[in-house]
Amino acid sequence: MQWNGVRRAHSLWCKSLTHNTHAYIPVSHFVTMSSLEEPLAFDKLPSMSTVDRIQRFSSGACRPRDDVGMGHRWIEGRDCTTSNSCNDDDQSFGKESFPWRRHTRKISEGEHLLRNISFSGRNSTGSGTLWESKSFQEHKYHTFSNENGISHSNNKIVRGVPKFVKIVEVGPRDGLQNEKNIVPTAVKVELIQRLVSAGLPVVEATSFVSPKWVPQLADAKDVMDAVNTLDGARLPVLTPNLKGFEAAVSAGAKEVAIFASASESFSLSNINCTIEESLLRYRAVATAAKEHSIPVRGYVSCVVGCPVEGAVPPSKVAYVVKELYDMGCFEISLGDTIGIGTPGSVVPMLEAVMAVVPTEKLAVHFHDTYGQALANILVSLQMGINIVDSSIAGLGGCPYAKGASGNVATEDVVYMLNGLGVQTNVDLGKLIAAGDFISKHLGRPNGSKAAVALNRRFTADASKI
Ligand SMILES: CC(C)(COP(=O)([O-])OP(=O)([O-])OC[C@H]1O[C@@H](n2cnc3c(N)ncnc32)[C@H](O)[C@@H]1OP(=O)([O-])[O-])[C@@H](O)C(=O)NCCC(=O)NCCSC(=O)C[C@@](C)(O)CC(=O)[O-]
Repeated sequence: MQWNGVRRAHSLWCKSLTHNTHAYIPVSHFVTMSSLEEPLAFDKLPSMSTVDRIQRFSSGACRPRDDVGMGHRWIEGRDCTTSNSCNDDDQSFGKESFPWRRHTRKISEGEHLLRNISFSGRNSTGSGTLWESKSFQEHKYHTFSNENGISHSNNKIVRGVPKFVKIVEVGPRDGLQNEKNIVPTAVKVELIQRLVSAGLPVVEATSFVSPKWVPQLADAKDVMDAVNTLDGARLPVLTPNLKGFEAAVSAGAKEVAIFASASESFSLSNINCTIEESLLRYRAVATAAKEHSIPVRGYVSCVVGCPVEGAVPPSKVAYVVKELYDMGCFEISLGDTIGIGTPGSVVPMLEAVMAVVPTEKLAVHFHDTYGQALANILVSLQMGINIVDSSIAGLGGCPYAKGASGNVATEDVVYMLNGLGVQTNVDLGKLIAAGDFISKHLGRPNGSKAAVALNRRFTADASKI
């Protein structure tokens, strides 16, 4: 959810006040950024020893519970209890029960800091981007490389990050939900197909929410009809209540997500109920999902800041996360909804959450409004998180609030992870093609800096061929 979505949802909420008893919150509060304008100072950052302590603590203190869990061997061949994934998309977790432990990476001599991008095996057609042009089909590219490479750095910071990161692509849902002009269903479907073909293990496809609240996703059923037989990725959908859950199941959804908030005001503006009311609704969804053996992902919004309330205390975030975990969510994504967090505010929030829920159940979901998303992701990885939400081409920005930007771009995340030697199984070339495809459709430049830079570089190289 972006700033714009907050404002839109809020204005809708304000309009419905005649039959709503909630207290009125002036719209002006939505544009007052409060004390969060001031990022936390560097001296508030944890030392590495703090991170070490967190890692040690989380690996022992928060073992996954066997008696609860939406995904506790509900699905044949899947096991959601101990890893972040409901299938075997994580190739690196197998032998290590606590993958966030530091491991000395063994990267062979000469292996580049930044990995090759292969163009072979592309099967998507149609957008005509440079990445898909014939002359590049067999071309292998090296991204810019630090000749010293990771193998020579033996660097404490790099050693702390997990070997594999699961990327949860939220572009077709979070990225598009605020688009003012309705994107044709066929374009959404092609986007999802391209993202799946790029190797993303999870692509959040759409939302079964009220079309009055989110008109852009009113075609949720049609989208699901077209994609629910796609192989190779899980395609969760958002469900705000039982009505949405039932519609999602009828449309063939095999995984759903519920979305609560750590901020009371945001909960009211986003889903028109208090936090406690939302938890009651979500318990009903979780129970129904259990009956259908459908795994449920949880979201908590405003984990560091709320556009109305300002700073959100970590203890409040931890409370909501624990509630979602206890009702059986197999994974809980921590959303910095307005992109205001810095490592200085993200670390204490993660500390609080990791004290109540196992680290491997947690994902991070950063918006890049203040340009902090990659820094926040890096610090989260250092603390042991290995699931990152992101949106193709950085979609999700507010087209009306100048300067506000959307979710962190998937291409940028993959570029950084490649640079760290972290495996994602995602093909950056195909990803960039998918980003160019949707950006072209929306009539705006690709919001990923890595995509723009790589496209520029390949254009320059192409002119030499
Ligand atoms: C929760 C509601 C439905 C409550 O909306 P409400 O108006 O309070 O609902 P209601 O129960 O009073 O029903 C009103 C009407 O909506 C219908 N309705 C009721 N439920 C549904 C449904 N599921 N699907 C379709 N229709 C529905 C219902 O049938 C009725 O229809 P009417 O009788 O007036 O014709 C509404 O507020 C809503 O849809 N909100 C969703 C807003 C949204 O999608 N926001 C974006 C999510 S992103 C986010 O939260 C953050 C995240 C996850 O991205 C992470 C981050 O960035 O931090």
